[in-house]
Amino acid sequence: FLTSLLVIISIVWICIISLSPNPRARRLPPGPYQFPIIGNILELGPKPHRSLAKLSRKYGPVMSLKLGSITTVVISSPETAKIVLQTHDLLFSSRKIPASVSAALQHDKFSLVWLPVDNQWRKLRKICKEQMFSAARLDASQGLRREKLQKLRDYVRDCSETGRVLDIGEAAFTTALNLMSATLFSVEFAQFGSDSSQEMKEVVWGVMKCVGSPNFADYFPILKSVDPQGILKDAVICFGKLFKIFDRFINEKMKCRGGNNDLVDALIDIHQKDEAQLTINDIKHLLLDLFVAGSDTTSGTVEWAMTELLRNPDKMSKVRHEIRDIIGENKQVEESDIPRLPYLQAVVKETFRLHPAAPFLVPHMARSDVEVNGYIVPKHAQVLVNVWASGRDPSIWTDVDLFRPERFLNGNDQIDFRGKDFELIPFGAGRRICPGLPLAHRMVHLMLATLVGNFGWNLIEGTKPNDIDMDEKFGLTLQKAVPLKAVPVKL
Ligand SMILES: CC(C)C1=CCC2=C(CC[C@H]3C(C)(C)CCC[C@]23C)C1
Repeated sequence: FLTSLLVIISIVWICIISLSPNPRARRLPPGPYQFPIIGNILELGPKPHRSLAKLSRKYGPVMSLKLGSITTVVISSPETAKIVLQTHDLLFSSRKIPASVSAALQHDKFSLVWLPVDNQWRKLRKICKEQMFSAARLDASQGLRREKLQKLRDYVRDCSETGRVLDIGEAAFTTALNLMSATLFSVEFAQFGSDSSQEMKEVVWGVMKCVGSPNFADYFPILKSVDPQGILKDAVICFGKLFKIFDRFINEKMKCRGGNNDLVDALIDIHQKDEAQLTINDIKHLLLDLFVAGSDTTSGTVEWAMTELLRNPDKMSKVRHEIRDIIGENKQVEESDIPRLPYLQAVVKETFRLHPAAPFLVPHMARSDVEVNGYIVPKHAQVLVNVWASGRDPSIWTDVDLFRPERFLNGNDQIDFRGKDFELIPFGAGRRICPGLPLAHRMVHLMLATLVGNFGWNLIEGTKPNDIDMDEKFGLTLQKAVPLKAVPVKL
């Protein structure tokens, strides 16, 4: 009798539980129907920043999807981005680690980008803020970067003298890589045009391709051990190659200290003072983040800015005249000149609005259930902040698709991209804001000023400004699908 009573009670109990809606599920953010197994993967398409922005116009700025088995909440407005990145900054500060990152050298256990907000993370952030990207440290390595910009200018001048077509994205990537390698190691990793020193570029490309390409193992973690696309295997190879290059440079530096004043010198000083503070392995993982973070993002931004300026010749001449009137006809713009060039700054802001390098920033993860706009973002949900959507939101910007830097010239309430104005947060905001922002700010403005201040640009024979292809290629960063090519003309 007792047994049968217990069985009946447990059956009744199971019915009650399964029939009563789960209170949490009831308040999950709205979103499209989630297919079994694959969830909403098929709705992402080749341009997830656009497809998810379109879906958010139907489901709202806090929307939930299933990407395979991963519960994902997409944030698509400045107000909700502020809640996630500022109000509940700590609760959303964890990371959703891509399988490739954890597979390769356990990068997530050492990386400033991927560590949770713990003591190791705080230590690395402090070193970046105070030692590597402080104004004093960046001013000290300014000469190293000036030299690389001069090389860019020489290369463009050679092309202008021979009337050669220049691949602007390629030249910008080589320059960005050289600016990073000069600032970090005081050496040059890549030469323009030549194939010999492509090694560094190809290895950095390789890492970005591994981390940037959609990996089924990220949507279906049970596939991790299978590695269906071989991405994890490639990541281990690419990360390993980059580490070998770093080993070579760090060992050389350790042999003869006291030479230069670059950022790796600062890191080795910290290491030699107190190995517990920073190991050589920590330094290599930090360098890996910095190279991946600082090359493709900077070059892609410069390529998009040049694309928009070539499509808008009146804006191109406006920024050129500002540079030549304020800095001088044939003078090289210095990093300290940037505040004196308001239109150049407006061009960069407008480029960040239309073409943010990381449309979803870096995926966040909720550390607990968190309420946003009356909905519950469940613990361990992946949170994507669609900053691309905010930049194209017609309720925030007039003429959203028009390249109009003038919108940023409005007096003292200037919108800035340093994380306080949530309409424009290409570098993120809150404690996870990009630590390299101060260096990126200098590199982007100076590369653009070098290209525009010293040269005119003719489109390829028979091309009109509106013919320039604007298609995007979504990967690790938001790149131009068709490389931008034009013919420089000496001014
Ligand atoms: C895998 C490691 C090297 C890595 C470092 C930095 C990055 C990686 C992927 C995402 C990527 C962007 C958000 C597009 C731009 C900043 C650098 C960062 C965060 C991957």
